[in-house]
Amino acid sequence: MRASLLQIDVNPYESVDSRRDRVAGLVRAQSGADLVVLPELWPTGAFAYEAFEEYAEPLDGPTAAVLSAAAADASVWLHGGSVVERAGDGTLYNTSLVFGPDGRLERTYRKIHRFGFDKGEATMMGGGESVTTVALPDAVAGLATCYDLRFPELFRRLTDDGAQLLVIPAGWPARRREHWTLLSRARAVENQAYVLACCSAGTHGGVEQAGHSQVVDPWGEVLAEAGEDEEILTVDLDPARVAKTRADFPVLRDRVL
Ligand SMILES: NC(=O)CC(=O)C(=O)O
Repeated sequence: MRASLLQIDVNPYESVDSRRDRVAGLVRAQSGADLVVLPELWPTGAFAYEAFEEYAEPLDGPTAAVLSAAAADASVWLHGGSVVERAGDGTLYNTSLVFGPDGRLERTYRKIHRFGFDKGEATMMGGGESVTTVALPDAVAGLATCYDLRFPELFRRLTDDGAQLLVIPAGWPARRREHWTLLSRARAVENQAYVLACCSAGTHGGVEQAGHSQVVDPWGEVLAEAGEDEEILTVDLDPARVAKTRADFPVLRDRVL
C-alpha cells in the first residue's frame, strides 16, 4: 500500500483559490499512490482565525468539489486534510474529508479536541463527537486531527475500532515540533499501528508551521520524515505488519483497564 503525504506550504502570499488549484494538481500527480493525505485546514492555514468565517464552507463546498475531482482523476483514496465546515445551523467545525477513488465523499470527521485554551479554535468552533474510522481496501484508517494527537484515549478507541493506520493531518506550530514528532511516534508504539502524520509548512497567522510530516511504522520506526518546507513523502506500507507486530509482541492483549 503506497501512501503519499503532501506537506503543503500555507503561506498567505497565495490565495485560497490558487492554493486549491495547486493542491489539486499535486493530488493528480500522485496517481501511483493508494492513499494521499493533506494537512489540517490547508486552504487557509490552521491559525488564520480571522479567515475562518470568510472561508467556512458546507461539506459540498468549493474545497470538497476540487478534492473530489482530483481524487477521481488520480484514482486514489484522498484524505483531504480538513476544512472549516459551516454546518446547517451555522456552527463551524474543523472537519476532515475522505474521498474514494471515484471521487465520492466516503467519510467526514469533526475534530474532537479543539485547540486554543479559551480562545481561537476552542471558542470559534464546535467539537466533534464521533470516533471515526474508514475501511480502505487494504487497511482500516482511524481519523484524528492535530491537537487530538495529545489525547491517547482517542487513539485507543480508534484501535479498539479496528484502526491499523492512524491518519493525522495537522497545522502544528514549529515551536512545539518536538511534541509533534514525539507524540506521533508514541501513538504508533502504544497502538502498534502505522501513523501517517501530515503537517503543513510555511507561516500564517504569525505561526511558523512544524513541517516534519512523518510516517511511523507499528514498531515506532520512522519510515520517512519531511523537512521544514513543502515536500511530498511517499512511503510503501505493509498493513500485515500491524497484525504481525501485535502478535509478536502482544502488549495490547495485556491491557487491564
Ligand atoms: N494546533 C493544534 O491543534 C495543536 C497544537 O498546537 C498543540 O501544540 O497541541
